[in-house]
Amino acid sequence: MPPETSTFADFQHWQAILQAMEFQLDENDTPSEHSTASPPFLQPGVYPFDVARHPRLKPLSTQHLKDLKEKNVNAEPCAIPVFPRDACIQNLRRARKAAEEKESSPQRAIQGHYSEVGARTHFSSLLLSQLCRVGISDMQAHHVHKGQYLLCRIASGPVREEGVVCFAVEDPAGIVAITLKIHKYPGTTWASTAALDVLFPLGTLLAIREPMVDLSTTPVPQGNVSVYSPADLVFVRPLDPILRDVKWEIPATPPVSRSAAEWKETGNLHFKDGQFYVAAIAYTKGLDVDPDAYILKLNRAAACLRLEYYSIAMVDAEAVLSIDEISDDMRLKARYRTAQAQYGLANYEGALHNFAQCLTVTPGNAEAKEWTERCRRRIHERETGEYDWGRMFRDAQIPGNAIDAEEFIGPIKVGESARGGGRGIFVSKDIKAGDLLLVSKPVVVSFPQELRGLDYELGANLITLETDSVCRQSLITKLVTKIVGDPGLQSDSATPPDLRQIKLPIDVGLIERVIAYNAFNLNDVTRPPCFACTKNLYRSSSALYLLPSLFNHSCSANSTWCNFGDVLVVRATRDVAEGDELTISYIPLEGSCANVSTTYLDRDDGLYQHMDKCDCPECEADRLDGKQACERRGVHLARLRETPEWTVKRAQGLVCDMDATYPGGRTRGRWASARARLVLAEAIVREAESDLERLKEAAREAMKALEENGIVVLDKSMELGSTEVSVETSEGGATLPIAIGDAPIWSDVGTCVGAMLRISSIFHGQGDLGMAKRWLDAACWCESSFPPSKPSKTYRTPLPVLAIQSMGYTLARAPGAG
Ligand SMILES: C[S@@+](CC[C@H](N)C(=O)[O-])C[C@H]1O[C@@H](n2cnc3c(N)ncnc32)[C@H](O)[C@@H]1O
Repeated sequence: MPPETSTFADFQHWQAILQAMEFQLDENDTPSEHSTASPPFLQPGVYPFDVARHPRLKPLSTQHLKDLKEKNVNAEPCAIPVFPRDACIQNLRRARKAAEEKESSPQRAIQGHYSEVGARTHFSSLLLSQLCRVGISDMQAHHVHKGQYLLCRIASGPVREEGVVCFAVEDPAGIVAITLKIHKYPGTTWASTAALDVLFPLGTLLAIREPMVDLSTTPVPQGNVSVYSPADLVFVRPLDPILRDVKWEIPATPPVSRSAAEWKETGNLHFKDGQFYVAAIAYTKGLDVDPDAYILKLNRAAACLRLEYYSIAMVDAEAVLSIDEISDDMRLKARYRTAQAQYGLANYEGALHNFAQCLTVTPGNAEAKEWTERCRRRIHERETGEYDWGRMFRDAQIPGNAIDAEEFIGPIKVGESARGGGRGIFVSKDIKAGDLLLVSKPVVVSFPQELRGLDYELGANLITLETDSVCRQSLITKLVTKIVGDPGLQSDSATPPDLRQIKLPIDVGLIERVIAYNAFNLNDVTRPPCFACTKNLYRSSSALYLLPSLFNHSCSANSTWCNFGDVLVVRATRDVAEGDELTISYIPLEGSCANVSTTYLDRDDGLYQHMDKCDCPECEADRLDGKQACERRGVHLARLRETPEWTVKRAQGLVCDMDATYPGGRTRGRWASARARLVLAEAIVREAESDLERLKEAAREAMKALEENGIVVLDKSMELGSTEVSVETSEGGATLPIAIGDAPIWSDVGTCVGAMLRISSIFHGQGDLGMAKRWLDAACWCESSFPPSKPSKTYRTPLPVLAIQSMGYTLARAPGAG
């Protein structure tokens, strides 16, 4: 592992796998669980970026990113230009006013910006009592004020500028003010100015632990205090001992006080707006005013369930449950939320008990019955590894959907890897091709559907020197937010945290590196694989997983992965012996789009941030073929993709050209050549009409394509019309015309399935339904074994629907499809 790589090991205590849950706010009183409508910011199925309306930022050039990195590393300490208090405050008030006007404008333009990832950040692990006070005039730029804290007061309304919350702060001396810039703070992504006012009200006293000062250069040089760890921002209470002997030159205007009922209203408003963190803070502030207002606790439990802060939700709901003098309705809600928190914590038995209690009170409660069923299904999945893939597939067809499924860990274990050092995943017993290895829920996930109609942020990644997609970028704040509410993810602390006073130091720099090296661009099982899409800055979804982060890479991997919504599923692509390492491919190797990786040359480009060069058998074989041959292969593949229809003559030329790019006589792993052969098979079928000999020739080319992909063809018989149809599906592959144990080293699943379907259709066309079915079975086996489950990809099959049905298959249709 390169020294700067941060992977999973850096978070020693990541254990919690949390479930997404559905709630909606009850108008009058408390948030209710009686609806499963999504909040307005997340609309599964709706794609947010309308190219015509929203200008999109382009990826930054590598040179630009290198320059940014250089500037960041080499910034020298210097004095900051100090701004008179009033000038600084006026400046930020103007920005705030502009933000409010923009919010209220119906035609507001959506803006994008880049945010640096992997730049210098800082966090303090010292207590306030271990630090000494520093004044604004004594601070320096590009400097972390170690051993010091800045005591200050919020002097202008907060505003979000380029993804950072900014406001003016003044210190007790009151002569100068400085801009406080808060990065990645929970609840601030897409927060309205009203929401920011809940988090950072005017007049609030703050202590910034070990402040880091930087200098922005536009439009005029200006010093800013940048806060990266939410714990570095200490909300100082009026009676805090650090205020003893402090005299403020300018009289204080304390934050506006509100009653508990007003805080409840404020919280409900933000809950409805999908701002669950802000809502939770508003309820907490209400509880500060009236600790007995248990409805606020119940509301906070609902907000925390939405934030996946299940332990806080549980504590709140149980606290309400323990009160004697509450109404039956409130008790029911408290029990319901306790049960949902238990479900989120994967304590399905506990949740079952509480849902059963709810059902004794309201036996007809359909939601409680549904939750009970969900608990049972999760227990079954956990115990057996059996999933309802059809249901998951259907749910995943709505883009942006979180899928309800329990985790499963197959016969695998973590061990020390020979691949670049570090750890890897190994099999703990012999496994077969197609075996289910892992089903994982994400720690955090981001879908483009979340960003509907809102300003967006791309990552200027100084670690990978790439531009990160909108969803990849949003994982950073999501992970910070998750850790804040569930410190068990980062430490072994079991105590639910106080959201108002975040105590756990968070190293945003580490989080950025963890995401850079471990996050997955989701590979949607309901859509054909497309490398261009996974690289698309606006369309690709992104997520961080626990155990899957430990898989090392191989281009000729023995496992494959894909996503049902946010759920990641890994299966073996071939038989693997106990003790062998399992690998996945970090880069898509197949697909029909232009950017698919073709040879070691472009694969190296896609992998450079992880390794100097991939040493898998495919890359080694490509290297033996030579750079020039690989370049030529890339050109032929591009030609293949770009040409819509081939004549036999031209397709034969393509096969010859492709063959010449394997000068060493390589026999396996020739997937590029296999594609050319399938093109030839299709061209022959088009020109053959009913010429039987030519059709046989096409089938033989398709079989060769399979062999070039590493598939062992057991039955090459081309004697047509000899077998009767049997509608029973082949058991265990016994009648398949291919070997299934010795699965391909490098398989291009699309080409393999396409070739098998073509062979099947040739037999079918000649009335040999028996052979047609055996090849159709083979196609189904191939398709369901290499991707995680069936049904998965969609193929344009040469077999008519009636033919497929006549062979005992039922065709699934996408909802809404014609
Ligand atoms: C997702 S992590 C995999 C787990 C990692 N080995 C660990 O110990 O945490 C990715 C990192 O593993 C290393 N790695 C993965 N596959 C590799 C390979 N084929 N050759 C060299 N290093 C590899 C690289 O450092 C890469 O950035």
